[in-house]
Amino acid sequence: MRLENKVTIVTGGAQGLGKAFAEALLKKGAKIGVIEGTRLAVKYMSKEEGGKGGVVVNLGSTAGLEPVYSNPVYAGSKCGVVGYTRSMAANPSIHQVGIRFTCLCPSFTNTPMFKSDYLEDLKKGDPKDPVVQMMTKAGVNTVEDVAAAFLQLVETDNNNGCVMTVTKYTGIQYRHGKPLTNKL
Ligand SMILES: NC(=O)C1=CN([C@@H]2O[C@H](COP(=O)(O)OP(=O)(O)OC[C@H]3O[C@@H](n4cnc5c(N)ncnc54)[C@H](O)[C@@H]3O)[C@@H](O)[C@H]2O)C=CC1
Ligand SMILES: CCCCC/C=C\C=C\C(=O)C/C=C\C/C=C\CCCC(=O)O
Repeated sequence: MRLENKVTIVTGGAQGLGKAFAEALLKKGAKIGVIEGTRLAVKYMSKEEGGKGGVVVNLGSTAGLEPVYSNPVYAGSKCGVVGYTRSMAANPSIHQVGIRFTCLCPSFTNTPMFKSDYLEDLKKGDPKDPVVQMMTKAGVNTVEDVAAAFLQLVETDNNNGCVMTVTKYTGIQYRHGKPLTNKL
C-alpha cells in the first residue's frame, strides 16, 4: 500500500509510540486523524459499508505472547488484543470487507510510560527479577525501531492476521501469519 494522501487514524498520538507512528505516517505523506477503536474503523473503511478498505494495526505487546508473572493483568489484556485482532482477521468475508487486521507486538520500548513506570526501578532492581532478566535478554527498542516496524505492517499487502514482534536484540519477527509479499 502506498501511503501518500491516504487518510490514517492513530489513537494515543500525544506521546510515546502513537506519536512516533503519527510522525512516521506524516513523513510518508499520509493524512492523520484520531479516532477510537477497531469497530469504528471498520464502520468507516469496510467496502461492504461503502468505504475504501484499508488496514488496522492494533497495539499488543510481547507481554501478550509470553507470560509476565509480575504483571498478569497487563499480559492478559495484551493476549486479548492479539486474540481479538486475529479473530477479526478470520472473518470469512474478509475480501468483501477489504480491511487487513494486524497486530504489532513490541517488546520493551523507551517511551514516557516505560521510562516513568519501569526503567529507573529496573536499573536499580534485583538482577534475579524475571522482568529485569527479560529486559536484559530482550534489550529496549527505540520508538523509531517500532515505528519502522509499524510502517512495514501498514505498507505490506497480504498480511491480514499477522502478529509481528519487535525486540531490540532479535529485530522483527512474525509469530502468527507471514505476509506473502514480505521479503525481509
Ligand atoms: N512502551 C513499551 O515498552 C511498550 C508499549 N506497548 C503498548 O504501546 C501502547 C502505547 O504505549 P506507550 O507509547 O509506551 O505509552 P505512553 O503512556 O507513553 O503513551 C500513551 C498515549 O496514549 C494516550 N491514551 C491513553 N489512553 C487513551 C485512550 N483511551 N484513548 C486515546 N488515547 C489514550 C495517553 O494520553 C498517551 O498520550 C500501549 O498500548 C502499550 O501497552 C507495547 C509494548 C511495549
Ligand atoms: C512488564 C510489564 C511492564 C508494563 C508497562 C511498561 C512497559 C511495557 C512493556 C511491554 O509491553 C513489554 C513488556 C514485557 C515483555 C514481555 C516479554 C518479553 C519477551 C522477550 C522478547 O521480547 O523477546
